Parts: sequence; structure tokens; C-alpha cells
Amino acid sequence: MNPIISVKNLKSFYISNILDVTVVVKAVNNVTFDIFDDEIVGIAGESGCGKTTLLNTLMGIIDPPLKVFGGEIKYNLNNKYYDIVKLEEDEKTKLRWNVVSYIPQGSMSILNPIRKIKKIFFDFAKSHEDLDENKFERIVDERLESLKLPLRVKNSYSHQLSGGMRQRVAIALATIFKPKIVIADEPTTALDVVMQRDIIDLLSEIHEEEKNTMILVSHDLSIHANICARIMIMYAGQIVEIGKTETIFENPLHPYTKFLINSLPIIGDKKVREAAPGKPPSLLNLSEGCPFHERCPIALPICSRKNPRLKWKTEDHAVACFLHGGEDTYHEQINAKTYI
Ligand SMILES: Nc1ncnc2c1ncn2[C@@H]1O[C@H](COP(=O)(O)OP(=O)(O)OP(=O)(O)O)[C@@H](O)[C@H]1O
Repeated sequence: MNPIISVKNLKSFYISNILDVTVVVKAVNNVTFDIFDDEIVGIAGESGCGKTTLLNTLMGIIDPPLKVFGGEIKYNLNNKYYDIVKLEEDEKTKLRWNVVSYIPQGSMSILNPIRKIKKIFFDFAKSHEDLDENKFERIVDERLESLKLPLRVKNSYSHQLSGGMRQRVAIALATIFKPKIVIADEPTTALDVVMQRDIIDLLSEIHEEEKNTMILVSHDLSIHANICARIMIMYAGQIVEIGKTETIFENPLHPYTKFLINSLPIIGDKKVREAAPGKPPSLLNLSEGCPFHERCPIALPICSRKNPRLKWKTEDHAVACFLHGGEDTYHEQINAKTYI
């Protein structure tokens, strides 16, 4: 099966100059993975591990201080290949919304509070392409109805809607042209558990109906468990494990993934949940070796010297850990100076 998105050795760093010193935050650090047609893939990891930066780069939103220092992101759209990193801005604009759409973090708050929802839809459409207003209004009505939103929301201001309703509107807006790929960053954040369920069900319904590909970021693995076919675990700018959702939950291989799963609450189980000890490393100053070695209770001597590569253990389960692969699986630390 051909991937719809193929990411190879992607390095996406923030570069700034503070008091004449170049500061490099290695937010996405040599990442390689494939995303397939008609699947929902989750990206999980602690706050600050690079999830949003990865999504922005996938969307081609690469504004300073963010810079891509290497690698490629290839979209395969009807057997035409596009490297989003190299596309001109107008070509990216053509792809966005129609082909690939983004539900950004805190998307409910992107709804302009002084514009009625209907106007927000029109503003959004106009910024994208020349559309006949009547035709577009019919598209909006159909979308709102298919997402079970009452048409009266069109005449409301965002503050008149509940948090869940606002998020539904934001999703309706982002998916109005039924894009082939939907990228959602923390779509359930700031919602109560009932609303979280509602949004997850909505995304599942859109996926079922439109057979699109979804990439869903959340720091909460229980959200992924409910909707994703596969999960990628991200740690300190790197993908450290990829697998089918049931494999990740039943047979996690990376010690960090194990901590993530063990820290999830289980109804009726009063055992103290165990989170990973210590704090995630600063992406400004990564030490040598595996980025998790300082927090890893079972680190080997090699782990402080070399950084393991992602190695496929089975056809659909990969892990970057020396406990599951030999010395041949390391890659040298990426020295940002090489790229500046
Ligand atoms: N504009 C910026 N300039 C410099 N560093 C940045 C910038 N934006 C983000 N970073 C840093 O890049 C790293 C990755 O951030 P990112 O927001 O991608 O992580 P995340 O996993 O999405 O976190 P969260 O779950 O909190 O949103 C962090 O160390 C963050 O501080």
C-alpha cells in the first residue's frame, strides 16, 4: 500500500538569536513515518515534545523562527507527488482546506467573537477561493446539518455557543470541503468528558462517511484508544514507537510508552498510577544518547552514548530502543551547527 503522506528524516527546528548567541530548539528531530489512506493515526506524547511543530510542518506552515533543516514530506494525491516543504505558498494554499485541512489547537477560540458564525464561514471561504455566495451558503447548511448542528448557529456569535458546540462549528469549518486529509491538534482539550466523547464520535463519523485520513494529536492516550487505528509515540522531538493501537496498549516496547500507559487511570483499580520519573529534557540542549536515557529505569550503558534508530520489530510495530535492537540501530546526534 502506498502512503498518502511519507515523512523522511524530517528536521524542523526553531532558530533564534539571543544576545548574539544562536539558539536551536530541535522540536522535530529526524522523524520518519508513513501515513496511509483511510486511517486514523494518533500522535501522543508529553507537552513540549514537538507534536504541534510536527503538525505545522506537515501542513507546510513553516514560518520563522521555525525552519526545516532537512528531510522531506511527500503527499501522494491521486498518484501525483508533492513535497510540501518545497511547495510555493500559492500551491500550498490550493492544497489547504480542499485536500488537507487543519483543526488547530484551541480551534474554538479561532472563531472571531465579533462576527456571526455565518460571516466567519464566508470570511474563511473568501480567503480561499472565489465562491458564489448562494452556492456556498448551501454548502454551509449541508455541512452543519450533516454534523447535526442546528442551522440557527449561523446567526449566533461564538460566545453564545457551548464549548462543545463551538468545537463542532470549528470542525465543520475546517472540513467544509470534505478534505482527503484532516489534521487535528488536541481537538478535545478544554472540554468535559461528555463533550470529549461527543467530539471523538463526530470525528469518527466524518471518517466513516468520507473515508478520509486523519492525524490526531493528543497528550491523552485514552482519546487515541477510542478512535485511532495506529499510534505514534513522540518523545523529545523523535518518534520512539509506532504500532497498531491494540499493540501499543497490549505490548508496548519503549519504556516511555510503558510509563504513558501505566499512568492511565483504570476504573476500580486503586493502585497508584506510575508516571515517568523526572522531567522531559530541554529540546534546547539535548544530551548525548537516547533522549529518554536519563529517565529510563532500565537504561543500558550504550543509551547514554548513542541514540537508537526506529527499528521495525514486526511489519507494523517499530521502536527506537536499544533494549529491542543492537548497536546497528543508532544514529549520530544531529548537530544543529551542521545545518546553520
Ligand atoms: N516559536 C517558538 N520558538 C522557539 N521555540 C518554540 C516555539 N514554539 C514552540 N517552541 C518549542 O518547541 C518545542 C516543541 O513545542 P510544541 O508546541 O511543538 O510541543 P507540543 O508537544 O505540541 O506541546 P503541547 O502539547 O504543550 O502543545 C517546545 O520545547 C517549545 O518550547
